[in-house]
Amino acid sequence: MKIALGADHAGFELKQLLVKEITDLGHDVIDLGATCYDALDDYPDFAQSVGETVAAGKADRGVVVCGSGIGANIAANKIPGVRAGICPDTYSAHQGVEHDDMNVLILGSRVMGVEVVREVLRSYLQAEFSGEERHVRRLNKVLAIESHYTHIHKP
Ligand SMILES: O=C(CO)[C@H](O)[C@H](O)[C@H](O)COP(=O)(O)O
Repeated sequence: MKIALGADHAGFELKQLLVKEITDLGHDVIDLGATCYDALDDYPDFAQSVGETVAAGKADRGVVVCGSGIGANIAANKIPGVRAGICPDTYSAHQGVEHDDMNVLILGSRVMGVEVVREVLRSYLQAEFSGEERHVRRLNKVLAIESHYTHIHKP
C-alpha cells in the first residue's frame, strides 16, 4: 500500500522511525513532512496534507503523529472522506479498520512508547475492513452525517 505520513515537531523524531518501519513492512511511504525539527510548526498543516492525500486516493492510508494525537485527530477528521482514529493499543488499531474502515492512524509521540507504536502500526497496516453488514450500515450513517454537513457548508 501507499502510506501518507506526516508529523509536527512533537512527532518528528517518531516519524523518522516510522518511515523505516513502514518500508520494512513492504509499503511505500509518501513523507509529507515535517522535513526537519521546527518547534514552531503546527499539527493542522500535517494532518491536512495527509488527510487530503488519502481522501484524494493518492494514498491508501495515512499516519499522522503529534504530541498527544488529539490535535491531529481533530484536524484530520475535518476532511471529508477521512476516518481518523487515535490508537494507543493494538486492539483499537485493527478493530478501527475492521469495523470502522479507519483510513488515518493517529499516534501521540508523547504518550506512547516506541515498541507499542511499532505493534500498533503493524496491526493497523495488516487489518482490512470486514465489510460485514452491520459495519457497512453504521459506516453509511457516518457518511450520511458527513455529507449532510458538507452539503450545508458548501459555498
Ligand atoms: O499534541 C499536539 C496537539 O494535540 C501537538 O503535538 C501540538 O503541537 C502540541 O500542542 C505541541 O506542543 P508544544 O508545546 O508547542 O511543543
